[in-house]
Amino acid sequence: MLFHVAMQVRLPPDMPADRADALKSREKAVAQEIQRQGKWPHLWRVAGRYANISIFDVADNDELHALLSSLPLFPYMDITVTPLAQHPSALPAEARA
Ligand SMILES: O=C(O)CC1=CCC(=O)O1
Repeated sequence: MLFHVAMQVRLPPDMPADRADALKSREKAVAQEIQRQGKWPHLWRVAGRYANISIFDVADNDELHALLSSLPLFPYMDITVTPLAQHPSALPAEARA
């Protein structure tokens, strides 16, 4: 199942810089491991915001929740999940230029 996931990061302004840097470093390692597993095929920065737009490819809602809640920044993110379904006009990837 594919999910569109929007994450807005909201670190407390008074969080010490070394704590924030450690969280971001752990976040990167966990995110890259999930990408290596093929479960996070798109991760894009939203220009001008400390936010990302992602596509997850997972078995079900429970797996998505487990992955999102495993992220070190999870307590500091507002996350909006949109389940994706097939669009009847969408060409298969191999039919596109
Ligand atoms: O910086 C972000 O958008 C939060 C984040 C999610 C995965 C990652 O590596 O950083």
